[in-house]
Amino acid sequence: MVDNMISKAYYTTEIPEDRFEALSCIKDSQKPLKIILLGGVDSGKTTLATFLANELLNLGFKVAIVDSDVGQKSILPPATISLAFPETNFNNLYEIKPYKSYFVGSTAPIQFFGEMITGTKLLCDYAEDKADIIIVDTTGLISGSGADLKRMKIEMIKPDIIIALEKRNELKSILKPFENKIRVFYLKVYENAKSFSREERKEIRAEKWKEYFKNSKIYNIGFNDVVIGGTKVFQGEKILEDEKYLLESLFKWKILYGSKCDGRYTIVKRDLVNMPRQIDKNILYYIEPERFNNLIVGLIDEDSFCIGLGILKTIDFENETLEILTPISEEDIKNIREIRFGRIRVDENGEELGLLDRDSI
Ligand SMILES: Nc1ncnc2c1ncn2[C@@H]1O[C@H](COP(=O)(O)OP(=O)(O)OP(=O)(O)O)[C@@H](O)[C@H]1O
Repeated sequence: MVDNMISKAYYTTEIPEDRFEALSCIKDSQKPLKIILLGGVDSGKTTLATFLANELLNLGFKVAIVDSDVGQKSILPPATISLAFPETNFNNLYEIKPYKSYFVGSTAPIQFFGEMITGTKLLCDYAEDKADIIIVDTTGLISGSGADLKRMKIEMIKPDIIIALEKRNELKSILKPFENKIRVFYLKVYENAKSFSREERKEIRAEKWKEYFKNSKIYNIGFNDVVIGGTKVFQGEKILEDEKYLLESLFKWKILYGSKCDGRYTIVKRDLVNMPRQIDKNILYYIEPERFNNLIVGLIDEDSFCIGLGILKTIDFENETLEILTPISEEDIKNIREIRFGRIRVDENGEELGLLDRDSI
């Protein structure tokens, strides 16, 4: 059990000496300035972001934080990338309200590199003329394809300074190609930095989901009132009645919804009988409606930013409505242009019910 369940990283004065060298360079460099923090899991990135932001605020700088650590998000909501402008000293990033967020839809970045990079870039661009210093916090995924994600982020964001928190040269191979152009600080992971088990990380996330969804209420939103994105179910055109009839008789299904896009069908159905079915899923993809229950959805505005999150309780295919639980206000509901399906299922008590494969819906 984690002592303080809501967050791992706080402002601390237990600061290793090498951090002050980076701080002094940041202070003296030309502004605006972009800084990316890199490091493995529990290497102290968020603690460092908290320290730097507070010190820089004390020096009178305007500071922006881009929290792209979807695995262990500090600024709510989870499963998004958020931009915030702390104005006064703070103890914990969790206290800060986001100014804008970009929807990722998962707590695991692995199938969402596009979202990770797009979101971080859009939010950095957004902050550029509003802050002197932008600090980008990142996930702890630094090996395997995670190294590619970090490389692409650096290529896209073009930071002025990279701060790498290392135990044993684990970031060197990612950063070596950039060393000629970008100032890189290699700092040692704080020796007493605490490690959190998978279970503890999940518990902390559960508290954040729960906190985010407290005071939520249900809205019923018509299929035609918004764009429904992030799923193949609503791509292309709805299937015709005779196609539906044919598929139902052929496969002994009750079809709740079907669409056709680029010659491929996506069907939401229930089996009427138990029988073997030989179906090429590349041509005819079929799912049960329960797959969508408790799915996290992004409520997206006309500028592609995420106004808030919802939990998709059910899809009422008969009345063509989505039943969504969300804490956002009725006023904000009016600004939703798109409901974008994520790939994690969560209930309102914060319990994560599992990740879905990107291509599964
Ligand atoms: N300088 C420090 N002084 C005291 N504690 C620290 C320091 N750096 C890190 N820690 C502790 O180590 C733990 C991990 O730090 P933190 O959450 O900042 O890491 P992270 O790299 O952001 O983790 P994640 O992998 O979740 O992104 C925390 O409990 C934090 O309080």
